[in-house]
Amino acid sequence: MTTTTTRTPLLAMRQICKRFNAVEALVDVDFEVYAHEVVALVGDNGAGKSTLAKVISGVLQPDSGLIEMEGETVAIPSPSAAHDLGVATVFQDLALCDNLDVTANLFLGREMTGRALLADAQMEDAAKKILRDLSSRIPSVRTQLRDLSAGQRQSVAIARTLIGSPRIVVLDEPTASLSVAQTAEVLTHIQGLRDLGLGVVLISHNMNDVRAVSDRIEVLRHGRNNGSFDASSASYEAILAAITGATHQGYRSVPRFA
Ligand SMILES: Nc1ncnc2c1ncn2[C@@H]1O[C@H](COP(=O)(O)OP(=O)(O)OP(=O)(O)O)[C@@H](O)[C@H]1O
Repeated sequence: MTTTTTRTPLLAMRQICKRFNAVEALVDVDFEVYAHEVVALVGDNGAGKSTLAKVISGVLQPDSGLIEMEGETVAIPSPSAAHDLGVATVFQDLALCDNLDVTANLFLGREMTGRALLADAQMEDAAKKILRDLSSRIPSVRTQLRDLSAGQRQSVAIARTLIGSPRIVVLDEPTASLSVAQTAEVLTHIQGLRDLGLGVVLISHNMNDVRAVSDRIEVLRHGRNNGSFDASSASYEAILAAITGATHQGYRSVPRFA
């Protein structure tokens, strides 16, 4: 059966430009994310991936361009504005506290109020549910962060995005420097986010990871769109050629829902 429904993207970025003095970090970049979709953002060093992620997360302001969420034009002037709009980001530093347990890290800065003990029990229950939803194998929500592996810390950082019911999760190199087993667990979490109905932006240099979990692959090169691929059908060579500049595809949106 052919799907004829046209869906509105959760996030649509149109003609985004960002310059740092002489460096054109983003030039007329278009980028879309739908619900229930993992979009990989790939490109060589300096391609503009982190800059685009920072614009989505309100850390940087674009010089020009338009951002829409579910069809409405929005401004994302700060990280807290991004949070209010339902955008959660995990940067590479993870921003977790070693001396706190998993539950406390999940709720850091967003602790439940009310009678302390009651709130504590509620947070623990909520933490367990979130980890269960993501199929996490972290043994206990009362484990201190310092006792977790790098992969488990990444799991906590991803789980933390679910506090506050986001619509879009941006992950910046979530599998960098993880073992094969830890990477597999993080990729499962990414699929878990998609299964929960979220739109996921995955920044990664690892083409195996990208092809394992992404629905769509968007290539940036020298700050410009340089290819848009359906992850299930695109060849590794074609993606690599777009990344390295062996081909210039220009922007071609993959018609997933049309
Ligand atoms: N704060 C900044 N000040 C000046 N130039 C910057 C700044 N942030 C990024 N740039 C420049 O903008 C360009 C894009 O950088 P960006 O970090 O977005 O690329 P990237 O694709 O994420 O690269 P990498 O994979 O190496 O992290 C690069 O030329 C970079 O040097």
